[in-house]
Amino acid sequence: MSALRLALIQMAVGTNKTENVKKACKLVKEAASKGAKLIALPECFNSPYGTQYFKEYSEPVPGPTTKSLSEVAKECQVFLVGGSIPENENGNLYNTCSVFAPNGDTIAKYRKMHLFDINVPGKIFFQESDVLKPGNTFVTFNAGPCKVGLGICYDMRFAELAQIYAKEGCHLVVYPGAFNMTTGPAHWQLLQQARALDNQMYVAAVSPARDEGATYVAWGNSSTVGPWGDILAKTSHEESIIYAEIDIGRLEEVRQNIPLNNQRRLDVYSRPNPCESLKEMSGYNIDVNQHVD
Ligand SMILES: NC(=O)CC(=O)C(=O)O
Repeated sequence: MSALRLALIQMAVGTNKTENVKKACKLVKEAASKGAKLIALPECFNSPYGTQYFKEYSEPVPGPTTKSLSEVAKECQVFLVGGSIPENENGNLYNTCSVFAPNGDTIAKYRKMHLFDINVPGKIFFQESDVLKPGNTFVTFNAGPCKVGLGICYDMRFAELAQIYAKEGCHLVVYPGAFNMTTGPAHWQLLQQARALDNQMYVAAVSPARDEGATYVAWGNSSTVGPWGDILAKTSHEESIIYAEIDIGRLEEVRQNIPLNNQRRLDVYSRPNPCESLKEMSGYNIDVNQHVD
């Protein structure tokens, strides 16, 4: 069998951690009852998203939240990408995703590598690095026929991460994420399609549902994109579960039809710094920051 049914759970996250985890487990059971074999939760599903919340909601991994996820993965016999939670390791905080096998074992743990530090004046300022430390490790796991790479939210903006996973043989990258009302409408969908097209792979991004009363309002719009760049499943901003088939045969077909992997010009990609060569060519000590036609 070369296909796998993926479910993305766009859940409404509140301020009560115990209730959040309970609800996540209930929704995992619902997705499993509809035939999903790989199920993913959103970024920060047991805590509101915001630097002011991470310490208070943080816990060790393994800890109480991952214990519940392990149990529900085992009960439902599914692979479970446990969104992300604020992890506390000896006082250091990380934005961490754990993955569970159908026997309940933890088979992967990924810490957000690129922290969300941005300033769009008048719109949004966010500085995850004020409280979080970044992870430094690429993490993949196998779910049946499918090799999966992990990223979290802002990681989606970095083409290198998905490209490294594609090179390592991944068929799918899953990004638990929580874009916002400024960057969501502008970039969320485009980035997923860009990563899928660049690498001819499946990309899934799973957000919390939108809560207009939250301090950080998530964009929602969870979706799964195919290796052709096509949107296979998509929801709006309410709490919902969406399903898509991850079909390895289809991925191989796309890669055969448009064989990018055999056509890369690795012989010419290694270039000297263009500014340096410009200086050498001109023979003058030009200002490399100025525009040169
Ligand atoms: N929340 C994030 O990590 C990223 C995000 O919202 C964005 O890149 O935009």
